[in-house]
Amino acid sequence: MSAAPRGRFISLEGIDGAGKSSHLGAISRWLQDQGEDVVQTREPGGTPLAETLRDLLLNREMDGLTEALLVFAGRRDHWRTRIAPALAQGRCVVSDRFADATFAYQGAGRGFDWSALQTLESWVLDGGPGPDLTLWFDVDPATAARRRAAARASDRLEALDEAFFARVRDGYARRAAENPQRVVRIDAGQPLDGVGTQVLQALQAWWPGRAR
Ligand SMILES: Nc1ncnc2c1ncn2[C@@H]1O[C@H](COP(=O)(O)OP(=O)(O)O)[C@@H](O)[C@H]1O
Ligand SMILES: Cc1cn([C@H]2C[C@H](O)[C@@H](COP(=O)(O)OP(=O)(O)O)O2)c(=O)[nH]c1=O
Repeated sequence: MSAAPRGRFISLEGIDGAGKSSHLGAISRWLQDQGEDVVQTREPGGTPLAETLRDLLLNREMDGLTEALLVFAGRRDHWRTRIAPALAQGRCVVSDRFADATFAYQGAGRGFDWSALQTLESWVLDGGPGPDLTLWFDVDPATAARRRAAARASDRLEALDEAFFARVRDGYARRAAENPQRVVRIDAGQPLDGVGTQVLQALQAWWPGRAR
């Protein structure tokens, strides 16, 4: 009996308040409509251990290096015990954030060394590929701040100023430029339905081209 073909891995990225979580359910439903068995998850978190580390990250003061090591520790557990086994079974994984967030927040935002993050990323993923497709919800920091203020109280990272989120946005732009075949930019400054249309178009454009 031959092994199941590797499943597909999709990540959603963007600064806090960009609107990515609002589209998670529709993305999973679209994949299910294509006949996929979908695992929906998130980072930081996704496993009991990584959720414990998430709680520390969001609520305790620490420097950028400590943040990077914590999120990669959580990602290692998430990758090894949940994502990689699901992909090996041919399931489709959709994660609200993945490694690009570390480059954007701890790299560009906090100033932690980009190439050191690339080394950590390679170790944590056993040198293998990460997401097949990343939808980058790109919006200006002022719009994202207004959305966050209307929606919820801020956690430790969300309370950082607009200059921080401008650097994080630049970090996502750098990752997109470095990975043009994987990262699709969504104009998340549009109204909700316009963003939803772009998301579906991006999925449709990518889907038939995937080699299994
Ligand atoms: N395109 C949009 N236009 C206006 N408000 C939006 C849009 N997308 C999301 N929102 C609202 O902004 C807030 C943050 O959205 P959310 O999806 O939680 O963002 P994220 O997951 O990127 O932090 C929510 O109240 C949501 O309803
Ligand atoms: C995955 C990841 C997230 N983060 C930050 C981004 C967010 O501010 C925070 C929590 O992410 P998230 O769960 O997306 O926040 P929310 O649901 O409140 O929008 O963690 C990092 O700093 N580094 C990382 O590697």
